[in-house]
Amino acid sequence: MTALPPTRDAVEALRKATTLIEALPWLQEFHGKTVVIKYGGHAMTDEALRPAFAQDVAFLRYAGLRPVVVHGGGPQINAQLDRLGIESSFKAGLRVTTPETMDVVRMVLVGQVSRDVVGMLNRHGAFGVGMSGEDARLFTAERKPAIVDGESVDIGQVGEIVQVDAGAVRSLLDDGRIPVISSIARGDDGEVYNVNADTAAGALAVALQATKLIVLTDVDGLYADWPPSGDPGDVIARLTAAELETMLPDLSAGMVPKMEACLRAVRGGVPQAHVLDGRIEHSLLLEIFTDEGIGTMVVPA
Ligand SMILES: Nc1ncnc2c1ncn2[C@@H]1O[C@H](COP(=O)(O)OP(=O)(O)O)[C@@H](O)[C@H]1O
Ligand SMILES: CC(=O)N[C@@H](CCC(=O)OP(=O)(O)O)C(=O)O
Repeated sequence: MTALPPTRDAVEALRKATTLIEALPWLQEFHGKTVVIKYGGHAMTDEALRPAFAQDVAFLRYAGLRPVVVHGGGPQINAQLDRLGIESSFKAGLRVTTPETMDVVRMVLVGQVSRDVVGMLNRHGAFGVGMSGEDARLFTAERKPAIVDGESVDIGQVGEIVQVDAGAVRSLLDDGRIPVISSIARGDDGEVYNVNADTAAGALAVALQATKLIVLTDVDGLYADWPPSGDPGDVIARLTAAELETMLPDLSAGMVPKMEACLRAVRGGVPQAHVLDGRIEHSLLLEIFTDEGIGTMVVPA
């Protein structure tokens, strides 16, 4: 008997099966593990990419992982402030948060962005549950000044997380849900605080002792030089916590909270922290389930 040459359909089917089989060791490694995903405000502005993000997170859940989403919403807050005629202003990458601005931040993050993300996830099953960092004392924060040219500058109700009580998040995960967290915190002083979403994701990844922190943004990863020279080789694929620490003082605003969150995560016991391009469709699946991975990965040593 002579084997027939494979048809084009058979070759395509084999290619698909090979892709699935490549995922097998990663499915085994990450089964039952917690992954904290920061979904950035810029990553969510492209309408076409939003369903792909929701599919990826639902896929993780169906594959037996325990995904947690911490969402941003900077551009959405800016748009609402614009509509209300309130000026947006930032110092060292953090929003100057007056009481009036705080009301808008809370309304947009908890009332709008969280609802949108939960709605997208729930197209795939009864998974998404929104939670503000104020709920069940998830995040407790203290007022945090910005450091501008070495000087401490008051920027209002911006908080630094000093305590995380992740009990309610764990309960949701144990119940098979996908927690969707807004980066608002309570203070022991009775105030409500605006926390940068990257920082919140890093703190939560440590508290949950997640297997990975994944920060989705609008750039391929961490560039060694910024602005980049145009050479794709400039994106750093892998770096240690010590290497990142030496780079931190030279990083510019947008990347600072992301890389600080990655550093905090790996120093706090999270084995891997990643910065990925949320503009690449299914970047989450590509990072978790393929041999090459994508973006920048930070490891403890
Ligand atoms: N070294 C660097 N590598 C990559 N991006 C950088 C770097 N330094 C600054 N950036 C900027 O940081 C931005 C990401 O931060 P940000 O705009 O706050 O994103 P997000 O809304 O996803 O939180 C990138 O789009 C890029 O303009
Ligand atoms: C203190 C501070 O700056 N908080 C952020 C919270 C939202 C956020 O971090 O959103 P992105 O991830 O989309 O940037 C803000 O008010 O914009």
